[in-house]
Amino acid sequence: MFSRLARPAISKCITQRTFTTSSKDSAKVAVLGASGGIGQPLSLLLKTSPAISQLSLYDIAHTPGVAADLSHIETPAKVSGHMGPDELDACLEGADVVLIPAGVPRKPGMTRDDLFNTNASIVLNLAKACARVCPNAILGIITNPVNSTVPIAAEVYKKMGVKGWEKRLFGVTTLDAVRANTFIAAARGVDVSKMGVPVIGGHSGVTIIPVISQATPTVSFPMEERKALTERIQNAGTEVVEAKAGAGSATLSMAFAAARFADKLLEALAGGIEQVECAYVKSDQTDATYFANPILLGKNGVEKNLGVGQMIEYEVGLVSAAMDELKSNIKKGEDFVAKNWS
Ligand SMILES: NC(=O)C1=CN([C@@H]2O[C@H](COP(=O)(O)OP(=O)(O)OC[C@H]3O[C@@H](n4cnc5c(N)ncnc54)[C@H](O)[C@@H]3O)[C@@H](O)[C@H]2O)C=CC1
Ligand SMILES: O=C([O-])CC(=O)C(=O)O
Repeated sequence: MFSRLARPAISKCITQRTFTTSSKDSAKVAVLGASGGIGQPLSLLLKTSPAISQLSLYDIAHTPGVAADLSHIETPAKVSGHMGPDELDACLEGADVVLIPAGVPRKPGMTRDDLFNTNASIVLNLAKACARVCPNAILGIITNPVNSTVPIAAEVYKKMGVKGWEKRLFGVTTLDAVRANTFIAAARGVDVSKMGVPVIGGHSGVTIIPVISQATPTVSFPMEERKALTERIQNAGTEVVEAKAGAGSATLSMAFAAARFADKLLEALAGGIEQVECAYVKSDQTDATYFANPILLGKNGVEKNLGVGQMIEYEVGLVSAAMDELKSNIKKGEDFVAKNWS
């Protein structure tokens, strides 16, 4: 069902933000949905990145205030705020990287798929603008349901004739790896800054598959504990939604995760040290046409898909159990664009 590629250990699919890119390689990064629960702390973290010379913030509300506030921080990135559809193109012009956390979050009792009706059209419209204004930018989609919103953006890019989008379109699943590193390091008393656990599949419930057998450093668990940890990682988003009790979903940990993803991407785009991160991309690794696993990032985005690697029988079973949901989420996104294209 899936290919088992030999690949390097992903010990740096891990925790810390790294800054090694020189300022001459500075990039323009746009955040769409910049005034939101994720957008604001993410923009703050990006403002601290020496790899960014221009930080361009778009939302349908509040961006002038967010941009004014961030612009007083004594770091080099120049901040601009853009509010409402008339200002979207100006936000995107010349962008090297576009991060999209625009859209509604879950409330208790909802699944990520319950967000589809609202968020699908938001992503469709924003992807259209990206395809028109900055077709060569790297697109990182945070908006849920990621399993479907990434295929939506892909269909838009196909319809608009953008070439090579497969290397530049990412569903940001970094938070799953961040959580896996945190929980597993704590369970084994390992220094979390050295922990690296790949998380593959998709970004909802059973499609989130931590591959604990590939963790570096190696950790071992009795099967019951392995299952409990796996389920905690799969349900970690819901854990936050319930704790926030109606006030939204993960924002701060997501901002950290997206900033780390952006740091690695910018380092790779600048031709710096090779970077590996798990992300949800167009894929031929399994029967699902989009799949998350470790990706080697390079100057053009996806340098090499590092595949799912060797798994134990329990993890192979998790991949099998995820397939129906993942494939149906992908089809739902593709069908949405087919039905709503104009
Ligand atoms: N990929 C992941 O791991 C995660 C994804 N998420 C998802 O991220 C999304 C955002 O979450 P939050 O920031 O907590 O929500 P939020 O409601 O706090 O912020 C969303 C922002 O999007 C803006 N927005 C709405 N429509 C827009 C449009 N057409 N164009 C531009 N901006 C628009 C809103 O004005 C708001 O500022 C949700 O869909 C959530 O489920 C959340 C956590 C983790
Ligand atoms: O659970 C949610 O709705 C938000 C999310 O994707 C996460 O925290 O992983």
